[in-house]
Formats: sequence, structure tokens, C-alpha cells
Amino acid sequence: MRTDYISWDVYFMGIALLSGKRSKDPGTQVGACIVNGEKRIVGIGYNGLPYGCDDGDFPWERSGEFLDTKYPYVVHAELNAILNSTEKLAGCSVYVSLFPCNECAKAIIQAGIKEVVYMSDKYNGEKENVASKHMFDCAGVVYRQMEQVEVEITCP
Ligand SMILES: Nc1nc(=O)n([C@H]2C[C@H](O)[C@@H](COP(=O)(O)O)O2)cc1CO
Ligand SMILES: [Zn+2]
Repeated sequence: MRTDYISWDVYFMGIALLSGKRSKDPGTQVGACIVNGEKRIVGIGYNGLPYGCDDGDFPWERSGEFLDTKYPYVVHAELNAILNSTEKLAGCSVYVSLFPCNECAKAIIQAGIKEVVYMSDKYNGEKENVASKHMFDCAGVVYRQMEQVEVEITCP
């Protein structure tokens, strides 16, 4: 039997990271993978525009006039994973490559997700991030950070 197989954490975060590679956002690519208590994947997503909104027709800028930036339009990875989910999410965990913003935190809590496993926390200390952590703490959603995962994907 192999002993150097990847852990569940690395497997699910690996899928989140791979999903993020579908993102058209030139700045930050985020992926999310929701897992139930039986270790089954029940939702997956990455940051992108809503259906019908053409990637080429919308701005990807970070700054400037609000409507000329990506911010009003992009659906975050976590929300997409929730919206794409195949079953009720009560008690699930979400693996996400970047710590959730306050809007996604609200959706995570209301969906009944109980654990957030994240990698980057590059917006740590910013208001949205502080609000997320405050809400998670109040709602009893636990969050833990994973170390960098290194998985080489090769053909057998
Ligand atoms: N947790 C998150 N999930 C996400 O899907 N996003 C998305 C929204 C934007 O498309 C991008 C962040 O862009 P930037 O401000 O780092 O250039 O990542 C952002 C966060 C941060 O809270
Ligand atoms: Zn968000």
C-alpha cells in the first residue's frame, strides 16, 4: 500500500486551488470546494462573472470609478460554490484559497457551513476581513489556516 498519498485536506484544498485556475480575474484567482461530513464534494466554485455577463465585456480593473471596476460584478468563489451546491450544506466544511469576505461569510453562516479551511489571508486586518472573523466567532464557525500545499499532478 502507498503511504505517501495526499491527505483529505490537501486533496480538497488542491481541488479549490485548481478551480481557482478557471478564474478570468487577472488580479486574484480564488477557488472553493465544499465538503460534507462523508468527505463528499457537494459544491465547487471560483470567482467569476454571473451567467450572461461576458468576460470580455466587463472590466477587470481594481481601481477607478466603481462601475468601471470588477467589484460590483464578480461572484466570489465561496458564493459560487454555495450556489452550485447539490445538497443542503448544514455541517459542511468549505475549503477556500483566500479567507472569505464579509458578504461570503454571511452566506457561509446562513448555509449552515461550520468550518472554513483557508490558505491565504492576504486581506487580514481589513474591515471586511475583521467583520468576517467577528461573525464566524459569534456563529461558532471555526476557521483554520493550511500551510502551502504542493501537489504535482502528473499522468500515471
Ligand atoms: N475570499 C474571496 N473570494 C473571492 O472570490 N474574491 C474575489 C473577488 C475578486 O474577483 C478577487 C479579489 O480581487 P483583488 O481585490 O485581490 O484584486 O477575488 C475575493 C475574496 C477576498 O475576500
Ligand atoms: Zn466574498
